[in-house]
Amino acid sequence: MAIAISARYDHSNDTVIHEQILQSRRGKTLINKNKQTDPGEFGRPNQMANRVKRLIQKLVLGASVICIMGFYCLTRTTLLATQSVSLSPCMPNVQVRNNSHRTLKDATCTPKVNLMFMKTHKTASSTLMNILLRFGEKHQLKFALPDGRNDFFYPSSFFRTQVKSYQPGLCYNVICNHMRFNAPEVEKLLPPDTVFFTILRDPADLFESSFHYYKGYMPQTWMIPGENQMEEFLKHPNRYFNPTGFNSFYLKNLQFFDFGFENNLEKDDPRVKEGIEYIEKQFQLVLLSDHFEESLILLKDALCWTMDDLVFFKLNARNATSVSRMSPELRTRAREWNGADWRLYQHFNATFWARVKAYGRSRMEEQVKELRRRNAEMEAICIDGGRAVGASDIMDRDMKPWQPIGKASILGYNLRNNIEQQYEELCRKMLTPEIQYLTNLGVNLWVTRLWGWFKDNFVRFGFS
Ligand SMILES: Nc1ncnc2c1ncn2[C@@H]1O[C@H](COP(=O)(O)OS(=O)(=O)O)[C@@H](OP(=O)(O)O)[C@H]1O
Repeated sequence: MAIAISARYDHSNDTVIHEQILQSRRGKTLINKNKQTDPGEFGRPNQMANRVKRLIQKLVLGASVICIMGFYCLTRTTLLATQSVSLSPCMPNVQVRNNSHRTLKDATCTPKVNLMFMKTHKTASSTLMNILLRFGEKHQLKFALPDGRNDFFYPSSFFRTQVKSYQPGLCYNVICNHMRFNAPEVEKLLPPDTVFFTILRDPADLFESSFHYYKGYMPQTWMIPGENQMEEFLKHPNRYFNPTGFNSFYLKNLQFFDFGFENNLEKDDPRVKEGIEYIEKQFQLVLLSDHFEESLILLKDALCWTMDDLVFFKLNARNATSVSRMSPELRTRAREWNGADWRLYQHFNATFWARVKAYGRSRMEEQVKELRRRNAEMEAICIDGGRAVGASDIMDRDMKPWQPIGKASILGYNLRNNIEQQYEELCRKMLTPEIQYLTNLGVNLWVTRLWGWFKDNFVRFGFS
């Protein structure tokens, strides 16, 4: 099986040029100039000149994008200082009007609205974020949103000046975009009674997901030989892993990294234990994507929310053909390789189930059943065909999720036609992917969109 990395430039006459770097099974690198593609085209005398011209065009375009982004980064501080601010300071203890029926037990608590959701990568965090965005909109809460892109300049550490229209003294109710956690900065932004919560995933599954999704962003993985690059990597990680390589954090202890820690620690390093203790202190609730519904019930309990607040559709899931099967042995290897994350997960897996026990196992089962019933009900109301579909089958542009480089593996949904008016808005919001949702909230995602346009039109990494 070969790895093909190709750069594409679409001319007005739709000419497509591929330059493929093919790596043979034996690990030798060959440069294939696509000689067999079109003898007519390659036979022309000025073929070489044309190719050089197009290569220069591509380079100029790439350099321009980098310059624009660099310019934006350099000028951000100045831009922030001159932006007009429309937010007023938020009221502490905003009262939520909840019309839905509550049980007697719930009747005494007040819904929590000051929320810090630490959005970890590849942990069902987009599904949870969609729930939070809808809750926040419904109750007119103030979001601390990013500016220009959909994250807070990840993988840089979070600083409150990265928040859209930030001014000292302003306060916010909810923050839930990807960031590299930085507690002192987050704390200065949110009210003192803010509930901090986050979500973790078994590092074996997370590694598999991350390897697939971010492969195009990690040059060190491109030349791994063999049909199953992830398996090959896990068999000989030290042969392929470069801790100082570009975006290497996606390959090792990504969760630990997201919380602001060094990701190249081995599991027995005392800093891992310290990190776990720190997270334990900072976060009141740590959820597990592997038990997503149970997690939401615990969240509802901690935040005094209602079942109506929890309904969701699975977002950002991959099509089945993009998921690599992992043998028990490979899972063990993935957990060993991500040793710090594995310890982190084990620790919070234990606290999670202790919480479920305290909540009541049979009560939990009933609640999960009820949540699933409601989700199924919403599915029938909102989703055309009742299930997720591939990107090419999504009709409405606003419903198309962001895709990884060079592959359209992330599923999305089509809204049903003729949805009853009372459900129309809810259905649309439940199915709207993160980028479009943030745009609807007023975030100008120009950096993300520029990159998206460049990624989809000029860069194509094919992994066959
Ligand atoms: N409800 C629910 N339960 C369990 N798992 C779920 C759920 N929703 C999303 N997912 C899976 O989460 C993966 C995407 O995670 P994120 O949304 O955090 O990704 S991202 O970092 O924002 O890109 C992605 O995993 P992979 O498919 O393995 O990549 C989704 O399938």
